Amino acid sequence: MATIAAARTSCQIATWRPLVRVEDAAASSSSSRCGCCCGGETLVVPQLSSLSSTYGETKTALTYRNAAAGSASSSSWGRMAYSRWDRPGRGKRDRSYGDKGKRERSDGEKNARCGLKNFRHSSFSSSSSSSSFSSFCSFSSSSCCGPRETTRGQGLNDDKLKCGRRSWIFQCNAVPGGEDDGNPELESGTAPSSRKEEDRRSAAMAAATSPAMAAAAAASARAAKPRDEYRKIEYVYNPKEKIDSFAQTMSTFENLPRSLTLFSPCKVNVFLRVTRKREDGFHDLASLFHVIDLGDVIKFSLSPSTRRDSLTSTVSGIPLDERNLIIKALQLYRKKTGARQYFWIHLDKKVPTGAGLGGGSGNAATALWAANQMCGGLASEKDLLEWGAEIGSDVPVFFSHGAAYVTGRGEFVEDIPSPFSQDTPLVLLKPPEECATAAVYKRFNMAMASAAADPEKLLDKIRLEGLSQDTCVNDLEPPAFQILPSLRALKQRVAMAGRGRYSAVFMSGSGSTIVAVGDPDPPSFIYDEEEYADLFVAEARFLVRRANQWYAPAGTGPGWASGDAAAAAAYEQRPEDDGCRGAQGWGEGDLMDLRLPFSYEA
Ligand SMILES: C[C@](O)(CO)[C@H](O)COP(=O)(O)OP(=O)(O)OC[C@H]1O[C@@H](n2ccc(N)nc2=O)[C@H](O)[C@@H]1O
Ligand SMILES: Nc1ncnc2c1ncn2[C@@H]1O[C@H](COP(=O)(O)OP(=O)(O)OP(=O)(O)O)[C@@H](O)[C@H]1O
Repeated sequence: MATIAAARTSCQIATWRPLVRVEDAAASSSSSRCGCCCGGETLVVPQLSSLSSTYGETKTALTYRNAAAGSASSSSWGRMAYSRWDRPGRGKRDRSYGDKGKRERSDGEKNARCGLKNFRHSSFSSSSSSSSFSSFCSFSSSSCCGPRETTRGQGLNDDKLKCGRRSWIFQCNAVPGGEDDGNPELESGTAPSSRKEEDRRSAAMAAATSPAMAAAAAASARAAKPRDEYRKIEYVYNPKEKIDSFAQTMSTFENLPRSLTLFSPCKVNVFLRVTRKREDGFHDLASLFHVIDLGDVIKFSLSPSTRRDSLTSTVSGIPLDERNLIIKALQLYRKKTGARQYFWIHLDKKVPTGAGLGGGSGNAATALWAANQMCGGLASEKDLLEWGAEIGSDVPVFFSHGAAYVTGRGEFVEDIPSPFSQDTPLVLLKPPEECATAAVYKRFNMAMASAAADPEKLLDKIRLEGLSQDTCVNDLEPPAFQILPSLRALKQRVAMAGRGRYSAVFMSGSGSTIVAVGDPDPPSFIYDEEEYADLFVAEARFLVRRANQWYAPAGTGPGWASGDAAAAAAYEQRPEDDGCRGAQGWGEGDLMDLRLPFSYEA
């Protein structure tokens, strides 16, 4: 049975029509003899008719956005469709996709055989390299000879397109139903003449977040190019496959979020043993990691860009370009999955950098998770964990469920039940000075390692007896304290002053954060002494996540705790909400720009 798909139909940004359900293709499809010269059989696909009849028109427009531009189905589409732009009076610009397209290009004379010589159009295309749409289609269920227009027919021919085969002509009109005030991106007469032009119009689309702006953008697009200069036509050789894939696309992606706001936690290393220096310069570790509920908030939104992600942040001092671990993660996700979706990202930074808390690594892991959510789950969590190791040693651990015994460089993550109560209070103290991870490792030598502390025994002891000072061993403390002697003093003073209050005081990762466990408040000298006036002080708790959900800080209620969509919705409703829609925000009035899971590159 063909997949049942919900599709939105619309032709205008400002006045979206309601959803239309495209019903089972296979059950009701029928075939009829083609009335054209070749007498071939033409498949009539009823759901297209029903779509049409919904509006009492022979043409109905569908435009759709797919969050995961670039998913696996792209290749099959590429093989099925051939398209190009012709510019009347200015020569032709052909684009073919896949082998089939190439073969078809020079095959014009076959048109005569299937009667397509009477099919007139001056130009046609699927979306080609359009950045923000893939198809804007009028369906005509007339016959394989297509809509009632005539064509010079170049590019139409393929064995499969002969009328004797079950073939389908799928006409894409830029202006659905001939209406005039459509989406500027989709109007006829606005074929992308260059990438620059496309980008300009993508920007116009992106800017068109209100009906008024949309109308202005449409007017500007109309002014920029004469109308009816172009038509877009797409040929689909296997209608059932096409409809099914379309239906599948819609089914899969209708529930995907267009924006997602996620909590991006950090971690502490409850103990950290360095077991060996490796040939590649890295060090093997054996460490009990635990995710904690100090974290950043990152908002991811689908971007119409086909070239880059855009990152903004509440703090200065971290790179916002390709050096940022969020951008690295999104690039890696696209590379691994073939997805072509780009993002707008806003990072609300709370975790200090250079703190040994893996804040940047947590951001990277969160970005991988978000991309996967917004692109239709193309990767498993195991994939994400493995890919995370390519970004940084601390990234994989965030794909545990919160507590993990980690070995190797950080890539072997043994997910373990948290040995701690989630109510255990922690206080984090970080001086303004950062500890550069590479510098700390560089200064480390094996003579500094606490050889007596077998990591597995440490883990067992913690599991049996809970945290104690003697189990919180960190082999990176000596080199970090060499680099930052005041850190040693801080740790000692906290341990002394907190005797009886804290069950353990230790440095996390490569520093410079000192963690005290057992009380949410720092010792009073931290507040009393001028020396510590600039200290970062934060209360935290151990944090775990549920299966198939991302981390949500404890105490934030069912919003964060019940999953990404609800979390995002809760976050969206904050007073300082910037007006963007939350996850799954497919509300009326949304810009309906549903992209297919692929995009064509010129
Ligand atoms: C100190 C820890 O935070 C403990 O969790 C991590 O080991 C550091 O992880 P990270 O910040 O993700 O570090 P990466 O970005 O992978 O590496 C930064 C640099 O630290 C050194 N490095 C890092 C990890 C490791 N296991 N051995 C190392 O020697 C390498 O010189 C590397 O070039
Ligand atoms: N998204 C990001 N957030 C924070 N820092 C980032 C990010 N992307 C890149 N960086 C760079 O990475 C450096 C280390 O940042 P991070 O917060 O991961 O430090 P850390 O706490 O020492 O991490 P780790 O415990 O993994 O060593 C920063 O100085 C910053 O320049």
